[in-house]
Amino acid sequence: MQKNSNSKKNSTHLELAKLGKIFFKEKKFFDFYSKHKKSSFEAIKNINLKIEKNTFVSIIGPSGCGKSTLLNLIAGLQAPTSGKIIIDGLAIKGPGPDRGVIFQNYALMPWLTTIQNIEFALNTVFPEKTKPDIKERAINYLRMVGLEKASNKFPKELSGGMKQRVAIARALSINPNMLLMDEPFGALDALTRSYLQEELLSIWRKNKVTVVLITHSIEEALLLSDKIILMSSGPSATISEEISVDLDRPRDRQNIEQDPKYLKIKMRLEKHLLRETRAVEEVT
Ligand SMILES: Nc1ncnc2c1ncn2[C@@H]1O[C@H](COP(=O)(O)OP(=O)(O)OP(=O)(O)O)[C@@H](O)[C@H]1O
Repeated sequence: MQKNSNSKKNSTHLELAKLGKIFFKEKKFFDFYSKHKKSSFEAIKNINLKIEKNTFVSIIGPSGCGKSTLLNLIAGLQAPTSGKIIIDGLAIKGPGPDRGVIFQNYALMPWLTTIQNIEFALNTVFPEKTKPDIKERAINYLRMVGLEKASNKFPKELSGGMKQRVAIARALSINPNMLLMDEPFGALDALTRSYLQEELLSIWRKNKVTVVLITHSIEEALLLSDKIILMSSGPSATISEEISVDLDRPRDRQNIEQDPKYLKIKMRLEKHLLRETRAVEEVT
């Protein structure tokens, strides 16, 4: 049996230090005479976290607590209001090819074919590469997710699962060392979801990437992760707990639920989510 991936880890890949994000809203015309010109909403506050290289981390928390905000900050798509995001020892200042991002809604360009979607990303990240090199690389990644034959199809001709496989191929093709995934399988049926979970695990094992996955599914987090980060309810959400998932790999989805260690963590996660979701309901 393969050992838990702890053996692959060697140093901190991602560090979040006192990270916070406040959204400022411009006041509308009818608010003109009010005292303050802007209102604000503190989504996340004082997030501190260290993630080792090649770790598979999931982030779980009540709906609307700030998970996507956190992922967007790590991706460099939004700027933090306070604190730092440090990758391999350096504070990031924006997006970079070291991070591949995958969203729930695939984010493919509808006017480009499957292969052109991947080529577009490759041309942006590797402008020095020749056209044939880019094409070959794009085909290799499509082959990796079993979609070589769909290379000339447009996104509208693909199923949800196929679109998400293209998004995964595109994110991996730029050779990132971190994959940031925001509910990537949330819109898929159960069978496609479990198929893509297996595919993601195999890609993670082969490519040695650090994965940060946002999920609403406790079962998904337990099946895939080395570590689960629990977020508190917002506003001003923060990290409540970090749980190590010390279960052997590969994990068998049929039998894992019999494992007392699995059941113990599952119960802890359920309790947390219930408590934090109630806290949201009491505020609203
Ligand atoms: N651009 C923005 N301007 C103002 N408020 C925002 C903005 N983006 C997010 N928020 C608010 O920040 C909070 C966190 O949102 P976010 O989407 O990060 O939560 P989430 O945990 O990912 O939600 P879900 O679980 O429903 O996907 C929410 O209250 C949301 O309304």
